[in-house]
Amino acid sequence: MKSAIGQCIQLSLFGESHGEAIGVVIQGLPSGILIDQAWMQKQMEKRKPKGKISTQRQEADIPEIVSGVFEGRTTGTPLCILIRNENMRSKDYSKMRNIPRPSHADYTAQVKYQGFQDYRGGGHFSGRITAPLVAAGAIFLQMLKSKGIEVGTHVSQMQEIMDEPLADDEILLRKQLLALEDQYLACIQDSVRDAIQKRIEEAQTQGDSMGGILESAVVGMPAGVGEPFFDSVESKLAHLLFSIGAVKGVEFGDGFDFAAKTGSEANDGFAIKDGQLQTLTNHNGGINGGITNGMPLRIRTAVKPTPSIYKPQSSVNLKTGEAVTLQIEGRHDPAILHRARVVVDSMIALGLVDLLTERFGILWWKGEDACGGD
Ligand SMILES: Cc1cc2nc3c(=O)[nH]c(=O)nc-3n(C[C@H](O)[C@H](O)[C@H](O)COP(=O)(O)O)c2cc1C
Ligand SMILES: C=C(O[C@@H]1CC(C(=O)O)=C[C@@H](OP(=O)(O)O)[C@H]1O)C(=O)O
Repeated sequence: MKSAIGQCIQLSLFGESHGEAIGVVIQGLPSGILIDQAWMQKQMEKRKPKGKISTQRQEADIPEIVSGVFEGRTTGTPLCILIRNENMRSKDYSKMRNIPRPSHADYTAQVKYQGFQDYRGGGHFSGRITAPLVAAGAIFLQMLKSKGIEVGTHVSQMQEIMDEPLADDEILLRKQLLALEDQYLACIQDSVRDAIQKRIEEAQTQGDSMGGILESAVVGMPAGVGEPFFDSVESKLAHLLFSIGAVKGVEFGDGFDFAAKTGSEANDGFAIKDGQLQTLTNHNGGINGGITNGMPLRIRTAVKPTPSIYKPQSSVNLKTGEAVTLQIEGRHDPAILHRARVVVDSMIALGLVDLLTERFGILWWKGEDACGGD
């Protein structure tokens, strides 16, 4: 199993939803990076389940940094973060050992690991495994912030309910990202947030679930970053985003909407603004030829409805081959989007920190604040 990724900055994930702990090991980090554990915890809060729109499984989700940080700064050696599992209810899964939940990873994991996988709570395929990604992401996001680069995501669509899109104008975009920062169900428009909240609550009452689209932007990325062919910015970020459970679509700039456009509608003309080369529009989402062009990155991520729903579903007993009407019990998210948005930010940040390190070298991160011990 290869739960690992990255070129300059390498990250590997471990753990299962109902095991003792889950966690992450990060290698290749520069030394001297200030770790703000209070901010890391704030990021964790955004992924934590809250209210009727989330699973009822409550975990403390306190990241324990067990190596790689000394006197508050990275040492440059492998950094390991551990998060304990404490609120498991494994009996919810005992009935389902041989009956795969439709559209979860139960069947595919059973085939790949020949029945030896930890099936409880989806094991290594649980959305819970994204908790350490958020802890790690807090480090990457802070590294980006130290260079004036901001990443942010909002819930942009659920069925016909649509939020205002993120702006391409840098000043406005920075304001929007700041306003989204501390929201739980993050939307630009209050009325959209209320409508989406209501739609998820309705689905929850009916034992059903909802999906939707997350829109992300990155502002402040320098031009010239990206390693084509195969580590183009799109390839790198798509790889990371598709690794998140329930993500089924990723697009950059106008993405699939390009199908409806002509070249004259889709091209981003150049101009000099404030002494800098910029594009007049941003249909290409800040990336040309797999390399950043200095405009904001624009990314959309489609998240499917949570597979575990409470309506009767068709499944099969894998032992006997008999058809079964499956009634799922237990605690599940009626929607994933609002909790996944900070996971999306974290994955984008990892990809960009890796690419920036490849472009400018590890010493680039040594700003005045990050520099050296006493
Ligand atoms: C933050 C988060 C929370 C999730 N919560 C649940 C859940 O409560 N129940 C569930 O069945 N799936 C949940 N999922 C989705 C499953 O993890 C995902 O569908 C599964 O791993 C199969 O992967 P796939 O959908 O990409 O094929 C969650 C995913 C994320 C990222
Ligand atoms: C625990 C979390 O979410 C879990 C994600 C999940 C899944 O199948 O992905 C299934 C549920 O697990 P359990 O049945 O053990 O409660 C969710 O509660 C979390 O995200 O921290």
